[in-house]
Amino acid sequence: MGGRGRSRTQRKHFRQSRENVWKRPKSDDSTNATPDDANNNSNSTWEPFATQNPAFDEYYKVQEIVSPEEWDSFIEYLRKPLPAAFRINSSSQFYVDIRLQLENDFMKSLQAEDADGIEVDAIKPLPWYPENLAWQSNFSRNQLRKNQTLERFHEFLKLENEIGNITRQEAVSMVPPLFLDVRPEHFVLDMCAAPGSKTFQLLEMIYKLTEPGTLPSGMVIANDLDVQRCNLLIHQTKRMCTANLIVTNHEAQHFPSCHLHRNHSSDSQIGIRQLQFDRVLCDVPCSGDGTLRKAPDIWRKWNAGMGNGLHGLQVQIAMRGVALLKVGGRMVYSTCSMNPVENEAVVAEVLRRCGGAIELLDVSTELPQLARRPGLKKWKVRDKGLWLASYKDVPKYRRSVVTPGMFPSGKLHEETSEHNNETATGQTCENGDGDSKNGLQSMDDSVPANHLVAEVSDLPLERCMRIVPHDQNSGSFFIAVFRKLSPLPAPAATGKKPTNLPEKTDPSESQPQKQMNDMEEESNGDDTDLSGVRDVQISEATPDANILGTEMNEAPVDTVKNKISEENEKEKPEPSSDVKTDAKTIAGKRKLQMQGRWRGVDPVIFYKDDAVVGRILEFYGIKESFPFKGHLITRNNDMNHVKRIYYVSDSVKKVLELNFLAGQQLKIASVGLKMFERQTSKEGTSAPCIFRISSEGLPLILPHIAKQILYASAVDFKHLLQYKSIKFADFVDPEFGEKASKLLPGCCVVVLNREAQPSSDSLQDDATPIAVGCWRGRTNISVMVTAIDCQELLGRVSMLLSAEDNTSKPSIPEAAEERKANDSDVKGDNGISMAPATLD
Ligand SMILES: C[S@@+](CC[C@H](N)C(=O)[O-])C[C@H]1O[C@@H](n2cnc3c(N)ncnc32)[C@H](O)[C@@H]1O
Repeated sequence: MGGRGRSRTQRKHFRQSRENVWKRPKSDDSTNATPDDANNNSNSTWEPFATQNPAFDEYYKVQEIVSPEEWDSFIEYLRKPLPAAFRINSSSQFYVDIRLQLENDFMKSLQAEDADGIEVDAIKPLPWYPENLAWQSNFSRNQLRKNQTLERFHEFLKLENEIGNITRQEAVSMVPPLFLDVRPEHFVLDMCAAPGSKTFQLLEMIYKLTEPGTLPSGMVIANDLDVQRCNLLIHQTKRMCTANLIVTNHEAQHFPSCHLHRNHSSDSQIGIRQLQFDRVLCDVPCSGDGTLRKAPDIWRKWNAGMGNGLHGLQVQIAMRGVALLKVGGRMVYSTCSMNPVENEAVVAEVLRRCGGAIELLDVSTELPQLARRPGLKKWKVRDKGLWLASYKDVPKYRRSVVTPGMFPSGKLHEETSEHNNETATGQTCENGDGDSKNGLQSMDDSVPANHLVAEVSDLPLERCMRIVPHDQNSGSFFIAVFRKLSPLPAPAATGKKPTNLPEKTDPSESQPQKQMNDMEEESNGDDTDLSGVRDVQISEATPDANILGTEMNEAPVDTVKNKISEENEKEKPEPSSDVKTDAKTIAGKRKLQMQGRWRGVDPVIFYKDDAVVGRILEFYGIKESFPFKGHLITRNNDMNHVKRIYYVSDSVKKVLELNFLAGQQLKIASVGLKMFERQTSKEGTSAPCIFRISSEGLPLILPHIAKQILYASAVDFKHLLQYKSIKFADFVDPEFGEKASKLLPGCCVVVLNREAQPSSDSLQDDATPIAVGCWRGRTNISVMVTAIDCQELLGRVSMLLSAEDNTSKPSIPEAAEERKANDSDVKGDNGISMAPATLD
């Protein structure tokens, strides 16, 4: 399971991901570069991003984000490039091999020297991440790309990442899922999930300890508002090859609960009446200043308004998360921002709104090797050039933007003050309501921040965690862990706001289509420059939804970038050699799809064509012990033209059934594991079963099939991967060739027989069989996996076999050479290997 996907988008994603890029400055704008930068680049038309911003310095000095003594070190680290980090996918078949390769080979061969000539660890496991599964390299991505001696390592990272065996991910971004304490039976909601690095981790946790051929009883719903990022999320998680995932496309603050009426007749069939989760990850959109080392353009764009503008949305998302959390469940709230208004203020506001129904957990004993700071108990708000210590200081005209919840006490000024008539500046207001005469407070009224006495929260905010760059040479992150103790009190549960809050929104609203004006609250009258805010999305309901290309509910058919379609997914490998592709099958434009109420989204349909299902069962000899019927899904209304059949776990099946009963409230972008694909080639259509097993589905179904399966000796298995197509008579083991010729024409599976005994035709002794999907044609057996999968598998098999032989392991360069040699094969579309005509 896992780690066998193949994704071109993934490659593109990494090319596009934010790095320490250099950018040509505008000709009239040299103000961003530091004097040092200018000196170093005097002859160059290229200048680095500025890595300073006085507003940033002032803001965080006042917030006392670190002590004054640490400030220089903090800033120094913020300006350094971020070390590259990556995780090994623990559900990949080869994760132990990969870890050994890093520990025994790369760790030793990649010795690095720092500027003083002292040997430093070039790569090392992150000490706080369990089981040496996360690594950090002291090389930046640029160094990795440019330095020849690092090329081999770079190639390794690229290939394994593409296959799905490793995932590049910023070290601190790996932290929030670790505090969720996810177990295999949990139902988990990842509210703001794209591009999906944390979703991937959550899935790994669900799959931990799962035996090959079985599925965990839990599941993950990964949601994101942005359609394009949702597609990225789908491609990222496809590498995991999981049947326990649903990807949805909603505003997290309005994520549907699929609540069934009490008197609903069918609810007893499925055993759940509404969506409730054991774990919720709330990794909200934020200003992103914790990623400054990776995205230095934020230096230039940063301003205090970025965080203020996001606070309300963050509270709403977190409140929806709590509403969807089971009593006893855990929720992690996290941001990659350092700003207390996006962090502690949100946590405090959520605690207040929940009125004792949740607690902030003290997790100081968990992950003890992770260096982190306690959350702040006091902070100030900066708005329009003014420092504000409490809500009473907020000028009237800013009160729709700066809310009481942004301050440590969370109180309206009426409650706080004996100094009701005073502003923070110490001036008495003439109208007695905290404003100056005309309701406007001029910049001149501003007092230095250190003259203001900040409020101190009485909530245990020290239990929050802030990771800062100079503690362990990382990015920055904020994490808070909640546990739900009881159902939410009525106002919070029904979405009614507490009386002391001026907000207009309904934080626990469960109707997905209800038109919400809440985003306006953040933008009305706020001329804060949000252009630099990362990951901020516009509400579906606002006219600005056009920024995303089109209103989500009215996606025209050909707006490909905004469409969510699995059915339109690119064709995967066709059998090579003696089977030809049928050009007529290349899809033209498809008509607009509907998924219940959702337009422009492929439908989700339980596949119940008994004739086809029966043929599949018979052809592959699928054992009765494998839960099959009722677990198959298609994304096409036209049952005669179903291209792909997806397999869903019991848990996902339950959620889909609930969703149908509840009127398809979920807008499902992707669901299940692609198990079968229609063979569109001429020869394919004449085979007894036109559905072949997809490489993603193979690991799950392999232990459950009894027919169309062959066991190849190591040499024949390697030859298949090398040459892609071999005539029956040309196999080294003639018995294998004969057995192959006796299979029914169509899809078959070739399993590596590691016992070196040709007659051993059983999976029983092999806990992690290595297998490849093939096609039994008229004269040949042809492999049906992408070229890159062939390459990777060949390298792994070579290493494995030589290790098992107890002979010298082929070195990585040899394996790489072998891969390069194979790479010279002719490639068809989509990187599919086209086999050479004959075997030399
Ligand atoms: C910080 S990123 C999430 C990163 C992700 N958890 C990961 O680890 O890969 C925030 C995400 O929230 C999404 N987003 C923004 N507003 C949203 C909303 N109202 N509801 C759901 N998602 C939203 C953005 O599209 C973005 O992908």
